[in-house]
Amino acid sequence: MFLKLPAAAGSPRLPRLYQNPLMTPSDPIPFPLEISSVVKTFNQGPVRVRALDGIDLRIKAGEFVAIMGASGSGKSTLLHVMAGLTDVDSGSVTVEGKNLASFNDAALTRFRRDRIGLVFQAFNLIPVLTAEDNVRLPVMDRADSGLRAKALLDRLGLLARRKHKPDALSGGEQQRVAIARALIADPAIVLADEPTGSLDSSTGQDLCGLLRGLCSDEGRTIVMVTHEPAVAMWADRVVVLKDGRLLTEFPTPAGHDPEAVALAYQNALHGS
Ligand SMILES: Nc1ncnc2c1ncn2[C@@H]1O[C@H](COP(=O)(O)OP(=O)(O)OP(=O)(O)O)[C@@H](O)[C@H]1O
Repeated sequence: MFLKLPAAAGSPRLPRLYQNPLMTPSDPIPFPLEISSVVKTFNQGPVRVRALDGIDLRIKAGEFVAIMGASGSGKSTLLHVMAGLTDVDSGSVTVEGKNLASFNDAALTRFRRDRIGLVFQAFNLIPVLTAEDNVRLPVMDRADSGLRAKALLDRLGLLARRKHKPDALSGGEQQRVAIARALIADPAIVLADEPTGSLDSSTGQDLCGLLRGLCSDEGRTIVMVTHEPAVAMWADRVVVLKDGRLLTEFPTPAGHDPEAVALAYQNALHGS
């Protein structure tokens, strides 16, 4: 099953690259995500931890990138930095040509809402709201939010479940609601932090197929943090972090082969 988003009311559906009103068909942004020399440190008591230690990364429009690395290597921090959820000590984060440091808080929140879809391992749904209202929440102020939420839930096979609250939905259904919510503003970029981490492997694979479709069929740019080769295999490229640095990267081996990804990852980590 692949998503085809409903067009916003009154506007024809446009190719993904050209939906940003600041862009024209002759002026697509080739790298909607650009991270340059980013350093991020955290205080842990008396210790200062360098979570990101000089990261440079460019992600192409319509690319699906998986970020792998050992626990504590900086994967989630990097994703949060891309979303502007975490500020950086030095370096720059440019999303669709905008340096995130140039926004004030309100403008950054608006930009994130409109241009970036966020998906987390824990779903982060509001328990007292129905599936439909969870999906509508980011754009509740827009007249067509109800229609768009219904259309998205329909595409995701959840229309009949739309009046249910999260605790009446399975893990896979809850994550699909979270994805519908991430897509409600029709963002060009989707950032997912271990989106399959709370799902069984079969449901997780379905979810990966769905993310793949968002990229291949709709041209969205996706960055996904994962520990699992069987999840990373759905991406176009795997970026490997170690101790806050970009250790290496490799194109995903052809054929959706988890063992080939696991081998390439181990080779990357151990330098063979
Ligand atoms: N808010 C924070 N306060 C203090 N230290 C933090 C904070 N967030 C992250 N860190 C530290 O930064 C480093 C990188 O953390 P991060 O969560 O990005 O790693 P990760 O690769 O996503 O790990 P995991 O796979 O376990 O989720 C770790 O040493 C972590 O303890």
